[in-house]
Amino acid sequence: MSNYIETVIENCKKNNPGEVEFHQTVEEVLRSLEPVIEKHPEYQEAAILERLVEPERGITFKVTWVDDAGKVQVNKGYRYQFNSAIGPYKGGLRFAPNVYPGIIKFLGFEQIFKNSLTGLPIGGGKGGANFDPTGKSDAEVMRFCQAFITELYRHIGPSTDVPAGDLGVGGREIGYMYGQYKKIVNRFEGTLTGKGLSWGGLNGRTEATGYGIVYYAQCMLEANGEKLEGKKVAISGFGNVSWGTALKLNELGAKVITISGPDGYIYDPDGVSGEKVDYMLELRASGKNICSPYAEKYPNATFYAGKKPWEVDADLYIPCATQNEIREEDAKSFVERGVKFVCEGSNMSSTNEAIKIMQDGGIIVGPSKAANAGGVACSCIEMGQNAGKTVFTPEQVHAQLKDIMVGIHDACKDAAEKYGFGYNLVAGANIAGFLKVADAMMAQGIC
Ligand SMILES: NC(=O)C1=CN([C@@H]2O[C@H](COP(=O)(O)OP(=O)(O)OC[C@H]3O[C@@H](n4cnc5c(N)ncnc54)[C@H](O)[C@@H]3O)[C@@H](O)[C@H]2O)C=CC1
Ligand SMILES: O=C(O)CCC(=O)C(=O)O
Repeated sequence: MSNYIETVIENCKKNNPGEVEFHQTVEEVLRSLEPVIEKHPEYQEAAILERLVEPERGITFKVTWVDDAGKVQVNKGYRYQFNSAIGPYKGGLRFAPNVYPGIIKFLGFEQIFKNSLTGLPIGGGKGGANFDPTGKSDAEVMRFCQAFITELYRHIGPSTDVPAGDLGVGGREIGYMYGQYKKIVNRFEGTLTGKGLSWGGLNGRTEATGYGIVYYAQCMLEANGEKLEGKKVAISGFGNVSWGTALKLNELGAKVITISGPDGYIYDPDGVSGEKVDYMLELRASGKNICSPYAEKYPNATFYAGKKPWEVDADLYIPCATQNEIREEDAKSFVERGVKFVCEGSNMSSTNEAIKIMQDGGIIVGPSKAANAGGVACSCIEMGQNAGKTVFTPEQVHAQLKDIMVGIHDACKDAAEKYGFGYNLVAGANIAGFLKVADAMMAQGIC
């Protein structure tokens, strides 16, 4: 491994102590760029890697709100505006109790490459707060969102930085934030994406991430002589991404046999289809963050407390919940059981060790920064819709999404082949995403 790359990684760790998730993605991405840096010494001369791992701007702020009992609550809010070489900062907001700079920076850094892969003009950013939505009333969520955006509004705008949803932030939260943003700036503009359809939202954005993941998985299977139809698929989570993934898998003739939550997983031998997919929305809207009620409602299904769905035999695994869901022991078990395909839906679904074990064991891994890029791609289409003061039809959006996902798969495959990695989509995604951003940074000078 080149000394240059290892030095950048070591300095990044020193400059961001304790931020282990951020270190993890920086190691994963930078190490796969070695042949690129060898071929392009000009990137090293211009310190492109050092500049990429340092956010252009990081904002930390206090979020003060009053809960239903009248008690004043204080949370920490963040927005890391990572890289604007190819467009305004773009990326979601995460509300979860474990949010701290290491999580937001890992997400923001990954977003640079993901957004580049879409082929659309969007830079990378991410934000959020250490707010736990579990068990909060609707009124509490509204007051929190209003307080959050009352600070963040001054740092965002339709050509500056355009936040969206992520874990813990869906249509309801975007609505509350947009309402408050509009009230403060007195402009109706596309500063947040994932909006409701009657107020600027895009037909198809809600399901876009999940649909895109399935299109990407389909490309992986087909590139290896297999079909999605008839496959048994184990997915995790029951949130927005899991829901969209389940919908599209069913539509394309695959069978979804698991969902999961922090409480454990559900195995449904009859398949999570039809009204059971709609029921996932009810589970999410309950605000309890548990999946066990599924087995009470559908008695053929079984709930396994405290376990992950990866122990179930399936043809394809799609993690859709949170980071590092697939760890070393899961990867070893996949290899022992002859698993062929894992397509990451959640951001950074697997640890770096797990990726290595899976790839060394012959498993085809679809990396999240490519596979889940359909969501942000449709967010960018929503930005265009808002700027053009128009409305796109679901057919227009879905056709574009499918083309974008096939294009991303092919870009990953081609970049991997060109730089000697064979059909390694993980390396290919990093290289293809990096090249476009690096060239834009070179063209724009030292800034
Ligand atoms: N919403 C979007 O458009 C996009 C989301 N993603 C990623 O997809 C993943 C899921 O996001 P969403 O579906 O939007 O969030 P969500 O809040 O709708 O759903 C999250 C799901 O993950 C589960 N979960 C959370 N923490 C967990 C844990 N520690 N163990 C097990 N399950 C856990 C929750 O129970 C829930 O079912 C995240 O990694 C997010 O970064 C990626 C691209 C776009
Ligand atoms: O739609 C967006 O802007 C961002 C979605 C997101 O947070 C992600 O791609 O991880």
